[in-house]
Amino acid sequence: MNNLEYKIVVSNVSKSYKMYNNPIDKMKEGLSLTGKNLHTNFWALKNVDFQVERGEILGIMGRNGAGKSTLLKIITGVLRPTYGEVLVEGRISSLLELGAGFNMEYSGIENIYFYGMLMKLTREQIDDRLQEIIDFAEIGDYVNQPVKTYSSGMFARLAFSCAINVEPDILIVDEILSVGDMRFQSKCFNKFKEFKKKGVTILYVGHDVGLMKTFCDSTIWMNNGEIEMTGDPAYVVSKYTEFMYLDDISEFTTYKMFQKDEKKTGVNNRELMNSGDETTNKKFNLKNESVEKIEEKIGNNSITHWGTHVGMVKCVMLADGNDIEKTYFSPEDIIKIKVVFDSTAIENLKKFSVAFSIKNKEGTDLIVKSTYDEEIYFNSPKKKQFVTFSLVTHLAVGEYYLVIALEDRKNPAIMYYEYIEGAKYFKIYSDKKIFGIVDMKTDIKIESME
Ligand SMILES: Nc1ncnc2c1ncn2[C@@H]1O[C@H](COP(=O)(O)OP(=O)(O)OP(=O)(O)O)[C@@H](O)[C@H]1O
Repeated sequence: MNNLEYKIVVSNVSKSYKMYNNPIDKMKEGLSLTGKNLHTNFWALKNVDFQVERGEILGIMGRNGAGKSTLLKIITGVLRPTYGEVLVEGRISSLLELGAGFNMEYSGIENIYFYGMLMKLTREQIDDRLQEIIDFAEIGDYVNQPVKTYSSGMFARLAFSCAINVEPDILIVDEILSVGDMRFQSKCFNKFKEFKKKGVTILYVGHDVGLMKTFCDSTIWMNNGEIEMTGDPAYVVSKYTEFMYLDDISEFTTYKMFQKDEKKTGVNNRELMNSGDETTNKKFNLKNESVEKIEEKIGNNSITHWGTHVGMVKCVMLADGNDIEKTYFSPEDIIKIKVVFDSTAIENLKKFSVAFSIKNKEGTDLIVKSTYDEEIYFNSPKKKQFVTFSLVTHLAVGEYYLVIALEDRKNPAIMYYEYIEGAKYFKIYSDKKIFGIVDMKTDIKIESME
């Protein structure tokens, strides 16, 4: 084989992680105290072998834990394989951990230089690209502000813009769809198309089957650390979708079993299954609880949690129409989103807003509401203030998560006192097969003409 045709050659790569029963075993082994191996090996990748041609767009899909990130980390050189070899020719720019190299105290401009230097560009090369990076990110004058003051969208756009404007030979893209709004995403697609024309090799890792089919030249489906299937995207995607669908069905069957059980015993097993929290399945009356008690309920499962006043949010709760805390709903259920916060630090309450967004797994906003846009205003600062949003989502079967934001709406660009991406997670289940994103009530009439 002539490796020069390829930008990436992955030869028989395996990766094992050491697993310990407890941290003390790890320490003992590290210090050779017992002279024994106290770990077991977990093989996250097993004999993975493939090549990526110059200018090829390769999609990699697989469910959580399949080994995609491990593989990409080995390709980018962050991790070393246990066995096997990876050859990479050219400069890799990775969008995997967007903004990971950013310094939160630096301004946008300073971070552009910082990132450019990391990517081994000279100061002059960065000078040449500076305006393009700023323009692409569309963050206006914020480019002179410390990035810690950015909204998550602004931060992602700047990081994204930096990563794609360093003239990579190989671009690693992870779920591009979750960055920015539709317009920004379509700008990114155009950029990728440009890259494709220029012969940049792209690895796209994601779950978006539509994108996989339209954008990629070939697809690898990873399962349990191995390549399950590789080839034409349309074929691999259809096989993968079938596999995932069957997997969902088995989860759905479990749910149905619980449901049957509930009818017999009167015990709500779904709730028990969900939480293990002693308050579950009881009415939780936030008004009667102490701040300390409700603070325990915020948990720390968020995807990101940031803002100028982190800690204002004391509790986020998801409940049904009867105020019973839940994480499973039907499309027609009333869902109550309750947010408890301390507003004593807010000077201008008239411009203060509490907002939520329900996102799907890909991070797409599906339902967004804010008190400010609904013209609901707060009067006086309170140590324990509540907002309850009640809605029927009509969402299709699937997994969703909640974003909660406390916003400052003084300026057109929203600033965030607190932003919790992944404040809660929930599932929608239905007996009915629902295609599409939402299941709206639809009148259907059948008529015939004689
Ligand atoms: N540092 C680590 N130590 C031990 N196990 C690890 C480590 N990193 C990953 N793993 C395990 O290796 C397997 C593959 O993980 P990896 O993150 O590569 O999967 P993935 O396909 O990228 O998943 P996701 O879609 O959730 O990001 C998983 O079972 C994971 O728990």
